[in-house]
Amino acid sequence: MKKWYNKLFLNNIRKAVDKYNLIENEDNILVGLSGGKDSIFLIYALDLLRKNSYLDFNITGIHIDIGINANMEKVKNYLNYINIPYIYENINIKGNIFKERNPCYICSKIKRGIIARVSKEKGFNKIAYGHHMTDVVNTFLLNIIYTGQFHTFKPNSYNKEHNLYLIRPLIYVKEEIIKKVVIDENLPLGINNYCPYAEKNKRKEIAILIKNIKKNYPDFEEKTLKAIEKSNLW
Ligand SMILES: Nc1ncnc2c1ncn2[C@@H]1O[C@H](COP(=O)(O)OP(=O)(O)OP(=O)(O)O)[C@@H](O)[C@H]1O
Repeated sequence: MKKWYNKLFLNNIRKAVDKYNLIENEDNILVGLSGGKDSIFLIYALDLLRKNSYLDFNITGIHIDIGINANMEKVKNYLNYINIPYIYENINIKGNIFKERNPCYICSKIKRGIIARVSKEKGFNKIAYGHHMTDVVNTFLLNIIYTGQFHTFKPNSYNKEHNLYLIRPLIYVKEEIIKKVVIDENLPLGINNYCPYAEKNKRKEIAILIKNIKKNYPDFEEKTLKAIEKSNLW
């Protein structure tokens, strides 16, 4: 591992892990892999973390194929190369989902449900998602603007129904750092063949808003995250 990675992102992951008690020894963690940059970075970073800390835990990747990301071959081979097990589940819902009023919401709900089912069946106690600092801020603003609510996802949330913890180790890592490391380390991406909503959804709209705010206020994400932590949201 490059030494400066500690400062660039690994210490921020350690901070989240310690502060929100995300990972303990002997945890069996299922990592959701979409084929995108954030989740491949997450599994890469968790592997680095366990090799460079006192923590001893298991990680396995899972991809839910909804009929959109057809090509996960490179991701699968990479996981094999770094000795991380890979689970693939195919549920072709593409045809039906686009008829829904809110397809992104339904799609992510279905995927989360399947990941929870697989976790239970295979004995995982935690599920890790690749949400990062920019996602925390995006969800926070999205809720204010669209629903008038003070809300964003939590770094560590317990799902009572399935007796599972949902963890987000990247909450202190900014998207721009992830983009850089994915390129520098040549981490593999699944080819996203066709999602008509990938470029045209509310999240994308808020992402543009954040980008514009950052032109004048470069530490907008850090400040917003700080405000969230000072409130009673987490
Ligand atoms: N098809 C999938 N199979 C398994 N896990 C998924 C899938 N899609 C999303 N996830 C998990 O849910 C997280 C959030 O999903 P979202 O669609 O918002 O991804 P994203 O912000 O585009 O991140 P990424 O760059 O990893 O795609 C991902 O980081 C990943 O951990």
